[in-house]
Amino acid sequence: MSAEIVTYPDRELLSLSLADRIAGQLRQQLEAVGPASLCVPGGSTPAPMFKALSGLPLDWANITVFLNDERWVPANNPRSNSAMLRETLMNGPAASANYLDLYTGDPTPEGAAPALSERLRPLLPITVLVLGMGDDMHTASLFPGADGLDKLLAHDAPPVMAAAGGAEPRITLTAPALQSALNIHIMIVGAQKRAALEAATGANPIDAPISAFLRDATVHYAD
Ligand SMILES: O=C(O)[C@H](O)[C@@H](O)[C@H](O)[C@H](O)COP(=O)(O)O
Repeated sequence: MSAEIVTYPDRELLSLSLADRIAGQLRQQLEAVGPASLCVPGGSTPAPMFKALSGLPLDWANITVFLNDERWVPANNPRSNSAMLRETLMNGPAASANYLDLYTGDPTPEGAAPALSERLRPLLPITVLVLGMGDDMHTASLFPGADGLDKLLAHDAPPVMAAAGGAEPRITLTAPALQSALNIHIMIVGAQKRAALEAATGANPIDAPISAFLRDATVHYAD
C-alpha cells in the first residue's frame, strides 16, 4: 500500500494547511485523552510550517515536543536542529510546550541513547509525527547504506539510538518508535524529492528508509 499524497498549489499553503491539520490532531488527543506528543523533523523544509503552528491556540503546556533526530552538536552550532526549532516553533503560544532536547551534552550519542530512550518511552505512542526526507530517501537519521541501519529499523530497537550517515554523529528515534505514531505526515517540497519518494514506494527500507513509513502516512507536497 502507498501513502496518500496531498499536492498543494504552493509551499505557503502547504505550511498553513499542515499546521492546521497537526493542530486539529493534537487538539483531539488533548480533549479525548490528555497529554499529547509532537515529533518533528529538522532540516530546512519545515521552518515556515513551524512558524505557522507556533501561533495556533492549543493547550501547549500539555504537549511535549521533540525532534525525529539531532546532529550531535551544541545549540550554538548552526547545524543544531534544536536551535532551528527554538527559533521557529517554540515561540508565541507554543513557547509553553515541554521540549525534550535530544542533545544532552554527553560526549557521544551512544552514551546518551539509553537514558533518552527511558525518557521517551512514556511519551509513546507519538500523537503527531512529522517526517522530512532527503533526496537520498533518508528520513530522521535513517540513512540508506549507513552502518547499523538494520539495527535502527529492527522491530525490537529501543526508542532512541545513535546513528551514522550524516556529516556529524547523530541521535535518532528508531523505526519502531516512529512507526507507532497515531498520525504520520511526511512533508516534502520540490520535484527531486517527489521523484525520490516515488522511487521509494515499495522499496526495501534498507535501500530507501522513508518506505518504512509510507503505508500509514499522508504525504504533503508542493513544488
Ligand atoms: O536532521 C536532519 O537532517 C533531519 O531531521 C532530516 O531527516 C531532514 O528531515 C531531511 O534531511 C530533509 O532535510 P531538508 O528539509 O533540509 O531537505
